[in-house]
Amino acid sequence: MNAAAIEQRSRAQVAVEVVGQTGSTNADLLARASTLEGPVLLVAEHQTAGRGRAGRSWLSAPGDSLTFSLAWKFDLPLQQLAGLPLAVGVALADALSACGVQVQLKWPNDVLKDGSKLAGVLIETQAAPGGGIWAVIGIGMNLRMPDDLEERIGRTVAAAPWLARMDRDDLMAALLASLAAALGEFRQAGFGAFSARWNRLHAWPGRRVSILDNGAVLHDGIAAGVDDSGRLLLDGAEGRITVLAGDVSLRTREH
Ligand SMILES: O=C(O)CCCC[C@@H]1SC[C@@H]2NC(=O)N[C@@H]21
Repeated sequence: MNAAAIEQRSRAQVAVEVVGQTGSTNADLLARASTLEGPVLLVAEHQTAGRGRAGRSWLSAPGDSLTFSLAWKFDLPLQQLAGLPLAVGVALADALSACGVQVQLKWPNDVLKDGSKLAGVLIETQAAPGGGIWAVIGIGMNLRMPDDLEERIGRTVAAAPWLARMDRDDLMAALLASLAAALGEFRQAGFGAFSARWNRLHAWPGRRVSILDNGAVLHDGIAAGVDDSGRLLLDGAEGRITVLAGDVSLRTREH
């Protein structure tokens, strides 16, 4: 992939770097956060130690996926960044839709295609030396399906052959343009500007779900979308609750 082509085609004010191989683009940008002077996109052709949410790893084979991180500085209190992964999901969905691929969003961080995971988002933050917060927004997107990936991670995943046939620099530039626009909007208006769009893209509205923490069920209820802070609304036996954290799982049987 070509950094100059991505930078030019995106028309975003973001410095783009492409490396052949690294451990984790998130780890790399976090390590440099104290010296960054503006937004940076770091794309890796291959990651050897990709990080996922909740201490999980993100596995990808060279050429089968897009792996990249975008460092973006916010002058907002940390709690106002709670909706950021959801706003990023909306930006990815918009860019993919423009590329002819319709996706849905699973709270809080996943992009689904036909019910299986196409992309995941991992946001890690660090205080900026002069004030504010650097958010390192890491995204892994499956383009082609390696034969044994599902077996290795124990669940179904989606790929997008249509995207795999696209010019990679064009695809990366489209994703960067959409992300930069969304992050600018988030910086100005917060997640409230995204909640209606997120709810239209919600994968499981009205479905019975469980909220899991490390596999243990914390709550059960009917998923009712998100509020203006990005919290999941869950209608349970004792009324509506708002969920701040956890993994959402579709309930396949009644208890
Ligand atoms: O679904 C998840 O658990 C989030 C996965 C995020 C993976 C991406 S790949 C690029 C960036 N670098 C990392 O180490 N992780 C993120």
